[in-house]
Amino acid sequence: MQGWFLQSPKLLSDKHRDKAAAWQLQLTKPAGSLGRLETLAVELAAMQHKLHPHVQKVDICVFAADQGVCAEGVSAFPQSVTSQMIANFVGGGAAISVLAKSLGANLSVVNLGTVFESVSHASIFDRTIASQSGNIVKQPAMTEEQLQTALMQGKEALTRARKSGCELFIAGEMGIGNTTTTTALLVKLLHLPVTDLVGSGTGLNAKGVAHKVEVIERALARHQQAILPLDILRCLGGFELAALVGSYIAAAQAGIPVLVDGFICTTAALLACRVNPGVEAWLILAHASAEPGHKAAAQALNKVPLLDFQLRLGEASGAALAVPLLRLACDLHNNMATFAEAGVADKA
Ligand SMILES: O=C(O)c1ccc[n+]([C@@H]2O[C@H](COP(=O)([O-])O)[C@@H](O)[C@H]2O)c1
Ligand SMILES: Cc1cc2nc[nH]c2cc1C
Repeated sequence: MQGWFLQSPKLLSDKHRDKAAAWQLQLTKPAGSLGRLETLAVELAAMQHKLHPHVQKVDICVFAADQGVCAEGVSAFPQSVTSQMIANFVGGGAAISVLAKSLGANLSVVNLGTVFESVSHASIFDRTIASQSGNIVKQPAMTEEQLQTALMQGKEALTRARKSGCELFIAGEMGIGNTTTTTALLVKLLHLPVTDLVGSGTGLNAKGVAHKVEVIERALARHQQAILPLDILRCLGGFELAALVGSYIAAAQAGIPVLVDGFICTTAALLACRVNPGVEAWLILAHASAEPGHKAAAQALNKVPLLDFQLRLGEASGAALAVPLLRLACDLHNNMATFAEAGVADKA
């Protein structure tokens, strides 16, 4: 029996892509003059199997988990911030809380396991797998069972989003230490040197980054035998990374467009595509993270991010920032007058 994550994603509609592209040519502007706003609307039409796409109903789900590798001192912030930020997300004070409210988007958090006490709230789904993932320099991040559970939590988040009529799905993550796990994972996927991909995460100084490189090298040496994408994820990832992967695959299978956030999310998206290549067509990269490895991950996906605002926050903030662009692309596509309607002369 194949795992659910290997089932084919929904196909985009070539018919609606062609119709939407032809519609764009009728709107009162020189062909192509709205640049990527045009191609975005056309791709959304193909994804939604509609001539007139909409992304009003946006669902944002932040997957949170603690990382065992924090014991190696790889972050500028204490591990307790993971659970404290979970409370802040639902309390309304985090960047993503403000952005989601402003966008009228639904925001939920899935707690996959933190070392510190976490609050309970209607928008927090407590799905604790363990208090933290395994320390990747000493052991695999997850057991096979934990990996399957985390992947499934991603799928379940998507099922909830779908029930509320979601037209655009955004996943985010929160996990102190997860730029270390993500960098290790990306090195394995891309076969690039650690020093090309590593960054300061939440704000390490040069000494801290040098130590982080050493920790990542040790983790890579420990997990040399991991070759297949899901094995790399199990050995070097974390619960939130696995849930991200599961959610992206499930979104593609359900035919829901995905706006991908920064470094961690883009690496998870790349992994989802390595597991199930049809996922790629459903992904829109929202922004270029300031974390150096993001560029390589985006290039490996052969995608150009919409924005470059030097963000390096995570928690879905960069993806939320790009929602107005998608909405405006749809508005223009759906509401501009045609040359015939406006009595404007078309190209000679
Ligand atoms: O997504 C990004 O581009 C990004 C870049 C740097 C840091 N982060 C966030 O910062 C945390 C991980 O950073 P660190 O330094 O603790 O590994 C984690 O909660 C991420 O959401 C996120
Ligand atoms: C405060 C803080 C907020 C975050 N949000 C996502 N990652 C984060 C890391 C820190 C340290």
